Amino acid sequence: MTYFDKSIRELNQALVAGETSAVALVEEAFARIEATEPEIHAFISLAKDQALEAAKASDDKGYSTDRPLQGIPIGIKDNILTDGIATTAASRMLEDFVPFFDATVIEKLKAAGAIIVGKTNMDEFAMGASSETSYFGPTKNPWNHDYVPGGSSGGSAATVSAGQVFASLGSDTGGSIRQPASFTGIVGMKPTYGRVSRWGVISFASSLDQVGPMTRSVEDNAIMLETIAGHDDKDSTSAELDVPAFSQTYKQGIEGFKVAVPREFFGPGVDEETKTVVETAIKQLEEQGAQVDTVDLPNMAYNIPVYYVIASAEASSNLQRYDGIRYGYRAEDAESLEDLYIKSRSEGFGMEVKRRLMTGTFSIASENIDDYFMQAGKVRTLIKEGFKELFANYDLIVGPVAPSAAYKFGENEKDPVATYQADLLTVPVNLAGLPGLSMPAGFDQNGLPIGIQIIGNYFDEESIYRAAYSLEQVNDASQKHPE
Ligand SMILES: NC(=O)C[C@H](N)C(=O)O
Repeated sequence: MTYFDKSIRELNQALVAGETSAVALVEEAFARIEATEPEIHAFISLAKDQALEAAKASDDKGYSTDRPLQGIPIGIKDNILTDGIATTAASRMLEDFVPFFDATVIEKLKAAGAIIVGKTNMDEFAMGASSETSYFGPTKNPWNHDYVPGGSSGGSAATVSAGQVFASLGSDTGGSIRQPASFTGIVGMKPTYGRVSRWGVISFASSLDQVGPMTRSVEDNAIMLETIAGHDDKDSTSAELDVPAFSQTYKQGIEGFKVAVPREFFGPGVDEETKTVVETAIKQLEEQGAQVDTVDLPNMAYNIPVYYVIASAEASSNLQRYDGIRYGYRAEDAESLEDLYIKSRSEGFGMEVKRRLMTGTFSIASENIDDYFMQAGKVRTLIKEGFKELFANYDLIVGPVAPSAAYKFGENEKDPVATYQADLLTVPVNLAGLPGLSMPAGFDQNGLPIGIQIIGNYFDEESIYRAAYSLEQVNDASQKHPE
C-alpha cells in the first residue's frame, strides 16, 4: 500500500492504528527519491541512516493523535542548520560545512517527531527565482522537466510536488516560498515577519527573511506552521505572541470576509492566462461567502527597486562573514591577507551572489547611502502604509503569485533584471512584513500550475488558512499531481 497521496492527519491515523510505521514511510520515501531524484534533483544531500534511526526511535515510542507530525518524512531547505547534516546554502562557500547544532525550527520539528530525510536544493544563498543559481546544479519542475521549479526554495517545492516527502521547509525573502509553490502546484506559506524564529537560518536579508512550510494541502500546512511558530529567546525579531491553533480553525469558512483585489496585481507584465485563472479562483472565494472589492494599492511600481536595494545591501553585510578565515571555503596559494579575502570570495561565490554583493555594497557606500539605501527605506515605509490602509477595511488581499506559470531553463539567464522584475507580486509582502500564502488555482495551456496568493494582516495567518481551505474545497487544482 502506498501512503504518498495521504495527508499528514491520515498518515497519523494509520500510524496510530498500527497500519504502517515510520520505518515503512521512510523506506517508501527513499524508494521514491531513488526513482525520481536522477531527473528532478530536489536534494543536495540525503540523510538516510539518520532518518531510519529516527524512524525506529519513533516507532518504539508509539503514536497518538495529538502528535500529527511524529514519524512523518520531511525535507529541509539547505539554508537551515541541521546538526550533523551538511548545510551548504547551495554555495561552494559552504560546500563542506556540517553544523553542530539545529536551527530552532529544526529543534521544534524534531521535538514533534518529524523525520528529516535530507536537505533540499535552492538558489545559492537564496538569491534567485529558478533554482538555477545552485552550485550543485538546478532542480527540475516535476510537472515538466524542461521547466524551472521556481526559487529560491525550488528543491523544497519539487520534493513535495513530486511526492518524495510529505512536507518541507522553505525560506522567503522576496517570494522564495510562494513563487516555487505556485510553479509546482503546492501550498506555500510565508508567515508574518516575526512569527517563526530564524535562529540557525543562514541570513540573506535580515529585515525580510522568514521560514515557512511547503505542503500538498492547506491542512498539512497549518499543522507544520503551528509546530515551527512561536517566540524564541535566541531570535530577538521573533514576536512574543502565542501561536494560534491554525490546524483547528482553518475549516471555519469565510462568510462575511472582506477581500481586496488590487488592480495593480493585474497590470502590465502579468500574462492573460494567469489573470484568468486567478480571477476564476477569486469568484470561487466570492461564492464561498467573501465580499470582494477591486481596490488600488499605491507605490507598486517601486517595489522591485526598493527590494533589490534593501535585500542586496543587507546581503552585502551578512555575507561579509565568509572571508576564507573563520569557516567556509578558503582559497589556496594566497599571498597576503587581502589576497586571501579576494581569492576565497571570488572562487567561493557564484555569479548571482557576486552581483548582489557588489550592488549592495555600492548602495551602502558612504557616498551613495543617502541616495540609495536610505531612500529605499523611506519608500518601504510608504509601501507598508499602503497595505495598512487596505487592512483597515479588509481581511485579506488576493491576486496572482507570479506574472506567469513556470518558464523554461535558461530563459532569464542573460537578463537578471527580467528575473528580478518577475518578483513584483511577492516582494511587497516581504517589504511590509505581512503573511502571504500561495496555493494551486489552475493550469496554463502547457499544463503547468498557476497559483493564487492570499495575503493577510499582521499575525493573521488564521484568516489566510480559512480562505485557502475554503478555496481548496471548490477548486480542483489541488487534486492534480504530476505523474
Ligand atoms: N530570496 C527570495 O525570496 C527570492 C528573490 N527572487 C530573490 O532572489 O531575492
